[in-house]
Amino acid sequence: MKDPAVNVNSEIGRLKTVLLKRPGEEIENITPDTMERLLFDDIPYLKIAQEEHDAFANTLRDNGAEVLYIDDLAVDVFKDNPQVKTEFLQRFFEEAGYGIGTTHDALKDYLTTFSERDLVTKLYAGVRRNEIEFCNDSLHDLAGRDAANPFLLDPLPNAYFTRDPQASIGNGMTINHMTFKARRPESLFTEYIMKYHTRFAGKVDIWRDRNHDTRIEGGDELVLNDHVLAIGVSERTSSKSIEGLAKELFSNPDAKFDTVVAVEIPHNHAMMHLDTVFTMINYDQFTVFPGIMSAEGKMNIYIMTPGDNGTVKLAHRTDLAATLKEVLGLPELDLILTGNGDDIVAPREQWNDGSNTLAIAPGEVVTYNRNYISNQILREHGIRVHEVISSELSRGRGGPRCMSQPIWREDI
Ligand SMILES: NC(=O)NCCC[C@H](N)C(=O)O
Repeated sequence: MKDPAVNVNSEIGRLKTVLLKRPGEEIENITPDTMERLLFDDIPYLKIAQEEHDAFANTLRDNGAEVLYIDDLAVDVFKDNPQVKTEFLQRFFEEAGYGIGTTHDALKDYLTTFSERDLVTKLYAGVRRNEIEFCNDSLHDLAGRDAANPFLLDPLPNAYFTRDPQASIGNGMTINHMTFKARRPESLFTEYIMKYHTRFAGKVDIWRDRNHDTRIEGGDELVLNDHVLAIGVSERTSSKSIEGLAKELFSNPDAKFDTVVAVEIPHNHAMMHLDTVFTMINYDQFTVFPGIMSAEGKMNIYIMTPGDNGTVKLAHRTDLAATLKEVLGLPELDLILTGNGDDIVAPREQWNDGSNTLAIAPGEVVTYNRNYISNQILREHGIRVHEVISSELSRGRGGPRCMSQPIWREDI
């Protein structure tokens, strides 16, 4: 890729550009009844969540990163391309189940009165049934729907976890078919930004688009170095997607990746992605939650490499540290246990994303301040830790890595 707009060849190279989404009105549309479906365990207090998020963004800026907001980029796209805005809306409605019909027409009429800025805010916030007055006489729109759902278009409160709808890998991206309906529209924004925003159009390889029916999310996709990826086989990412992506990367001459390490993790909400239990923070240092291993310290790991005629070779491993040494060519490494591996502290701090560290340079990370034992352990292992306030953001079950999509990292 000549003149690439994305450059992420590691988890740890100095962070130069990052994509964020400030929590917005969508958070105020989480209710006790919809919370579970919307993948929240509690309702954050928006004002404080925004203050915390601004402090997070400032920490990244103060350390040399340019911060882009995904909603600003979407506004740019829609302002510059009115037809693209119309096409996007049609896709958005179709994916919500309103490709045609009375509701489609009512939503379209309503939303086309909005400015581009207000439209993007509204698409994230959701559209309530009682916001639009129209007589719904369409069986297609009524039958089989959840009449108790107060929303015609659901809010997208998980959007502040910008890590997941896509993943930057080398000079390209995967634009992800996400697991739960509650998050799927998020990657439609990415698709349109990468296709039409002047900063990205024609400058990003798309390794895998969202028009697949197997699921993958960015929290599972870790770039260990310029030729090795680790991908979680998890609640959110299927083995089929990993195989598909490995085949694409191994056969695409523009991709330099020759090893994909598939790491099986428990399938549950507290550990929905690999990065909630495992992150890379230095050339030879990693955080890991001990709960992903058996009592004997074993787990299922598969090293995938190119085979003959477009096939993929698999090698089974059970020891995480030994596998990392093998694929990264390291003589030694330091696995730093969440909560120092304590039976009570480790799961408590993992629950609030104590393992979800964002490296902003080799050996330098951003973490939530509430995980003070894990932070102390990181420091004892020589890591420079920038703590950010975290009472409300953490209620969405994601930490600093989940809340950030690197667009550019310095090569290491
Ligand atoms: N990479 C991550 O682990 N992201 C956290 C996503 C949390 C969000 N509530 C979700 O369940 O998708």
